[in-house]
Amino acid sequence: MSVEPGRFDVDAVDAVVLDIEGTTSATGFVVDVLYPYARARFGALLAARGAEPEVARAVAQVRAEAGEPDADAARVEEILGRWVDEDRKATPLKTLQGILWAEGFARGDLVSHFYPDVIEVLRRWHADGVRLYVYSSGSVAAQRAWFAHSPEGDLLGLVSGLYDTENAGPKQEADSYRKIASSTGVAPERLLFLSDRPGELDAARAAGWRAVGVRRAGEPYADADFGDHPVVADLEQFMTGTTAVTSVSAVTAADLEEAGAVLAAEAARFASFGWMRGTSGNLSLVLSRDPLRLAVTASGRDKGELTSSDVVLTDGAGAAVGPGRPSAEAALHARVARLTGAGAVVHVHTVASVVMGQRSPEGLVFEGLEMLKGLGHPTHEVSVTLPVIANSQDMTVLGDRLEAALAPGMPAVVVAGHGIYVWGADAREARHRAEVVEWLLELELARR
Ligand SMILES: CSC[C@@H](O)[C@@H](O)C(=O)COP(=O)(O)O
Ligand SMILES: [Zn+2]
Repeated sequence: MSVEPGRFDVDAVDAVVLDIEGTTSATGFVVDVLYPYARARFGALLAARGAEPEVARAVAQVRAEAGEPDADAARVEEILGRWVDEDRKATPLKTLQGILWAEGFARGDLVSHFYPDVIEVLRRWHADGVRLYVYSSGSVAAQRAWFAHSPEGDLLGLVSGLYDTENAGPKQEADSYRKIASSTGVAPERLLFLSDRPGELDAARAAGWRAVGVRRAGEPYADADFGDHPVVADLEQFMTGTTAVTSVSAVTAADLEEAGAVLAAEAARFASFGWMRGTSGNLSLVLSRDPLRLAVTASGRDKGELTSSDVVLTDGAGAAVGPGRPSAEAALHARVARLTGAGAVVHVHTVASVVMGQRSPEGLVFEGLEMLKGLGHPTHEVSVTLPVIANSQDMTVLGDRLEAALAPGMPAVVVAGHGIYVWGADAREARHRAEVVEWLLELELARR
């Protein structure tokens, strides 16, 4: 029996193996919080504890990998810093970071990050007798600290084993998955691997495992091509098979009407904000992923007065596959859903987006703002760019511009002189993000 999003059958697998960065947790947390934390402490670690066996072994590995057998502590620190900048997945770098992070977590300096859907699902799988393992490029020490110091306390009791590139091998090689299977004693076909990286899914499948991609909006691999791997937007989908993304289900008239009701309510709210004056703006929800089907608001309607039937079913190119005329911008909604894995797209004509798009055609940079956490960033100490693209009446041209402009950590694009596109996993998330992005634009407008 296959394991498909929305149809997770605990009888089909004995164990789930989890990637961390981009899958259970925000990559941004690692890059923005953990990397700088360790980097600031490499020097002190090498100076004070270079003789400890684990540190000494890692230092020897750094020298070997860098081809500099005589590198002193200062030079090793420099090499480590460069590898951090390059995001190089070097084993000794991971080991030393792991040591520092474990201590940071133990001291309470650090608390790990999990996406809001994850911990509850892991608890339910564990309660159902599904064994859970971790396979991450972060060291085993870092993984242990990560699970022991979660926002909901110590989760290590849920996990039966931890694997990294040292005890299992590289994540894109099938042999690593064979090694893990034999170490767990679980038959390959009863192991399910979850990751945000298609190359890792390929390797797991080559070893006979089941593999499902996790495509989270805003993550570095959100636009990746997952080939024929099943894909979910969050782990909750294994439990509920939400209407936002299912892999096989045919869309019924009732599904479309239900989506129409959601979109009408969202549009009424946006109209009340003054963001959908007259007939401006349009909204969509993904109803099925394979084949891609969207519910898109009907074209030319008063967006403050939509009803549940003012919605049109479209294909993955935004063309109608049922009665009615979809939004003139339906193709762009479909393109955003394909590119980002989003389950909902919001397009509104706000005054701030029109003005700021015209004033800043090169894009807008936001940093140091608590509000950025509303876009999924774990801290205000990030710098994110809101891209601006030129308007066009040709949706292919506009789609190409949007694709080229997509920026990490920013689920939105401004169309100069026109409005803004914002997306999220579902209608509520897309709305929250639209409110945050609009707030950022209004802030910028007030500043200038
Ligand atoms: C004042 S409506 C402008 C439209 O051309 C368009 O930009 C828009 O947002 C609404 O178009 P619609 O086809 O109703 O979805
Ligand atoms: Zn528009």
